[in-house]
Amino acid sequence: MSEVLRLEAISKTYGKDGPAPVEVLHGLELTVARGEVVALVAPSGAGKSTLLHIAGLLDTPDSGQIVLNGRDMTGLADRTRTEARRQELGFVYQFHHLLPEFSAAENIILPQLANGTGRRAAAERAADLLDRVGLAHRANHRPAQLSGGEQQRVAFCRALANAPALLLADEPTGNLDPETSDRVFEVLMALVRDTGMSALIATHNHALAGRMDRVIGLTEMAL
Ligand SMILES: Nc1ncnc2c1ncn2[C@@H]1O[C@H](COP(=O)(O)OP(=O)(O)OP(=O)(O)O)[C@@H](O)[C@H]1O
Repeated sequence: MSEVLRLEAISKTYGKDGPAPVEVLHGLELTVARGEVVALVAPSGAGKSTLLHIAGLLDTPDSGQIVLNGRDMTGLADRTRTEARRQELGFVYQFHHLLPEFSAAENIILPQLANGTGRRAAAERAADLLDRVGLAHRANHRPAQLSGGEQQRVAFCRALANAPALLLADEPTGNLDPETSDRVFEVLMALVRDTGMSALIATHNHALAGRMDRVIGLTEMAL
């Protein structure tokens, strides 16, 4: 099975040159195979967000390599990283971060237009994704008109809008009550499976983590 993501010997210390450095990652190794859904479970403060930011090309490690879809991303120019982020990665956070002045459908269409997709194809994909998460009938509603679980389902669609190779998610159902979290998580898993994509999902929820292909803890990944 080929790899979508390989992190090699990643180290990261915040405030390295200051009086109080915080070493978060030390020689971290991680791979995500094509089509694999990996749960990242670790205590608060262990470095899950740091790892997702590095894997998501939003932050750079002090040392180590990030190989995305077979391409070494280490040391590339910002513009190239931004392009790779837009084309190959999808992001979901604890809070939806949808644009409040746009409808659910428009929130899914806009990233596609930014990526060069034509308006009609983008609208068709948005409609298809909303249908998959059971929100076809809410396409024209703005985020404030939707419940928390519905907003998060739209955010999943937006993350998948450009058919990325890898979804990175940080506590994707963390702000929902336990019952809604369970249901919305099922929707996310079905969406990921149906589209055959890979995912790296950080969660504190061991029950949710157990439903993924592989569960890893941060300490297991350190050398
Ligand atoms: N910019 C920064 N400067 C200094 N320390 C930082 C910075 N960002 C994060 N840290 C520290 O790095 C450690 C890891 O943070 P990170 O946010 O990656 O943890 P986490 O596992 O995602 O935690 P949580 O589950 O609580 O969100 C923490 O101790 C945090 O205080």
